[in-house]
Amino acid sequence: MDINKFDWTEGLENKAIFSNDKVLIFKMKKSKYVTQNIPGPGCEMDDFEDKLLGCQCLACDRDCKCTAQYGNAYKDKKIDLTLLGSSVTPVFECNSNCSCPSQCQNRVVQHGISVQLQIFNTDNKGLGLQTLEKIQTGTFVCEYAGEIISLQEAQRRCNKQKDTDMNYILTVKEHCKNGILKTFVDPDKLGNIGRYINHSCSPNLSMVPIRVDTMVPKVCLFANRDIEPLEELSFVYGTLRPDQKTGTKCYCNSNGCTGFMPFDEELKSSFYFLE
Ligand SMILES: C[S@@+](CC[C@H](N)C(=O)[O-])C[C@H]1O[C@@H](n2cnc3c(N)ncnc32)[C@H](O)[C@@H]1O
Repeated sequence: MDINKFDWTEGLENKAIFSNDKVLIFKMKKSKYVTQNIPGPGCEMDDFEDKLLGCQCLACDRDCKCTAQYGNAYKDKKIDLTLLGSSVTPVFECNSNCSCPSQCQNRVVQHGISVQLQIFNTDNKGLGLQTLEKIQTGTFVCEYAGEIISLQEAQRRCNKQKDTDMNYILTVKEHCKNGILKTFVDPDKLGNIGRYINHSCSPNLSMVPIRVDTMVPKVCLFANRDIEPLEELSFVYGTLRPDQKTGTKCYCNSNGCTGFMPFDEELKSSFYFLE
């Protein structure tokens, strides 16, 4: 097979994603592409099946039920920069039960990928994802989507990993009234293009959990600054601890590099995200 003609999204996204000519065929993961989160072992099925109520707006304004409680997350389809990276406010987009049209300003991530992306070979982090076009600050790039699994299943999968294996399980921790809500996403075997995004201590993407039709958060990545063509896309895998002296060595090569990848004590893995 000619890898340069291989669409890594299996034709399932708005835009095909190819790799550059340096990516070797054996690097292709045997994973199945999914465009959004799917239920995996141990997940709460009600969270997937219970549909959120919709608004009755023809054009959503200040009285829209979807944004009345927490405010508008978007302006001109770009996310409010204050939500990038440090969001404490949940974001609900208008959904399939809403009366508003698909061009509603409160519908962004549900429309999928709009930027031309490419898989490439990094020097020492395996594969990575880069942009082929300029991306403006606040633009939605892609989700980090995969199987939603329970803590026990995440621990079981992490325990099975060898030290040299790449880890794809992301823990999202959202602070809410009743404590910390944890979501475990594993795109290793069933995942979208987000699985190829590497960690950086000075990233150009920020993660925001966003809900559309159900309470299962979509883990959404937005540009936190203007990004130039061919820049590698990256986000922070977890809280950076400059005093951390062990763990997986970080090769992000940025000025602010702490030397090691973030580490999740609960999973004993080097991948989590605390909001
Ligand atoms: C979600 S995957 C990212 C895509 C991966 N590079 C690939 O080839 O499929 C996470 C893994 O990539 C590698 N990785 C990501 N960021 C890294 C970094 N800054 N330094 C070293 N390794 C990194 C680690 O092996 C990590 O477990």
